[in-house]
Amino acid sequence: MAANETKRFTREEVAKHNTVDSLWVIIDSRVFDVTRFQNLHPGGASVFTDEGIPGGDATEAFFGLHRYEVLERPQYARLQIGLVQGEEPQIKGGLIPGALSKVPYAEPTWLTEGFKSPYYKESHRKLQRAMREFVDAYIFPESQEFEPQGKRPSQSVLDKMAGGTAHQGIQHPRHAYGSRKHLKGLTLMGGIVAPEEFDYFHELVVSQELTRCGGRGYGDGLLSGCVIGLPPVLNFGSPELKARVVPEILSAKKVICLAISEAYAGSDVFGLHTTATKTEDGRHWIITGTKKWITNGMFSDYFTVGCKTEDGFTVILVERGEGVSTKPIKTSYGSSAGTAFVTFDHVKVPVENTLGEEGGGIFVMLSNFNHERWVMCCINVRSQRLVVEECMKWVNQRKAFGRPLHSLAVVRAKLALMISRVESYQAWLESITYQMCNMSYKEQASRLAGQIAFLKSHMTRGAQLTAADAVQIFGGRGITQTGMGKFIEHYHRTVTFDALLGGAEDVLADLGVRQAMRSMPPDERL
Ligand code: HEM
Repeated sequence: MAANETKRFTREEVAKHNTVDSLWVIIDSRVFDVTRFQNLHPGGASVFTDEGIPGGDATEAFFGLHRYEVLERPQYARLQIGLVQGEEPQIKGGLIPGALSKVPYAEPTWLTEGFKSPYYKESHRKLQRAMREFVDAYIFPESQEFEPQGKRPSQSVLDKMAGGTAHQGIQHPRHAYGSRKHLKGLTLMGGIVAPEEFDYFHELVVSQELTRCGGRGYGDGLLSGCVIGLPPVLNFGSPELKARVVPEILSAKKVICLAISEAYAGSDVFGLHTTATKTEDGRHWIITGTKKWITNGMFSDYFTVGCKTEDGFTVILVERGEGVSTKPIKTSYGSSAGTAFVTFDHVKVPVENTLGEEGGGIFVMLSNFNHERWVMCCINVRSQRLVVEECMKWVNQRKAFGRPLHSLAVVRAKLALMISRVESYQAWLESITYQMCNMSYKEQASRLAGQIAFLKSHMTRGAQLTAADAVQIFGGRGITQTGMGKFIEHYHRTVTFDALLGGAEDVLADLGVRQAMRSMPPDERL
């Protein structure tokens, strides 16, 4: 904090500055001269005349109304003229880079002091620490600045994620599903994880730590389109195509996205209208149609496109060029994600860009869905946890009717449900992740599609309850984009995204039941 902490004042000295002409206040043992600031104060000048405030200790009043970060902003930090004699600030706030939160339930159990987990090894813990430092240092500050402005993540952050020194290769493992061949020979995260050791728990750690950026649109702007757009290339592209495209993507020089959903159809891939027809010489596809809600589409160079072909449904990699245009779609979440409406107008694409078999697109897509939904679960439960942390802090520091909010049974009841939800979702997620680590990709598709679908639909339903309860706890601040409730407002506004991406809740839950029914032994009776 750029503040003057060298001078010391007794509380008696501070108390003498209690008029509009010389107005001091104490906040957490820090002495502020607000004489000139009072008329600029966003909360009005009158608050400084409230009983006990002029020349007095305003700590409790302050933290009931402001986030700690207010004191860290340079324009306010410079109002500090010293500290109270014989005292030191006690309140912890702001971001301590790399640190774990001490707030109960703000971290998953495996990161909570005194708890053990069978799932995480030393390399997961090291990765978590490195990711946390990285996110706190580079991603969180930019996310907080760019999300409200709708700006996409900067190239310098993407470059750091893709390569560079200590953080090499955060991007690579995010596409690591199925085959991990593309990790071979790489130094991941400065050597913290050996590529052959990298498993789904490492990937879970990367996804959950990135989620702490606290900006839903910005978080998706961190090339989450690649997480779903690149795997079909990695797993179904020809060696030549991969050799050309994959390094550009993983180095963050170029961007790829998945372009399946349309205004006409979402999960129903056979209802799509975008067509791909062969040229007479059979060497090219001509693609025509539109795609809607395409994450990262605005800044993508490559589009993994689902098309209707003569043989059914085929997935084709389209490069931005003649006939490809994108325009932004304004959604409830920030435009930092580059969500686009994409138009393909007679786009000529070499047949070598076909991913998988012609007419075999459904297999390409289905193989993507489980991993995609599992990543969404990693993200969703981590953002619910952020909401729990915000609520825990708020109910502790905010007073109503002369008592902290947590003294109200109705508030505690809401917290109980929020905590129970987040803990159970994380536990189920870890159980599924453990199964994924011990199954082939094919086995995962047949055994875990239902489990993952259930988890996601169950979790996002709960997420919406948590969002609504958090708004009730924060009151008006829960619907205000700045100040105390800013994360709650953001979460409540964007939570439905998680509930729709990768398949609507009812569709997913139904998928799980249908998969279970297919496995019913024919000879079972009551
Ligand atoms: C160094 C001292 C202070 C600074 C730098 C400061 C700064 C601010 C800022 C930046 C805001 C805008 C909201 C936000 O960004 O959180 C705000 C709002 C407010 N402040 Fe202060 N403030 C100070 C002291 C106080 C004190 C001592 C009180 C009460 C006794 C107070 C009462 C309020 C109120 C009522 C609001 C409006 C809150 C709302 O709309 O939710 N402020 N203040």
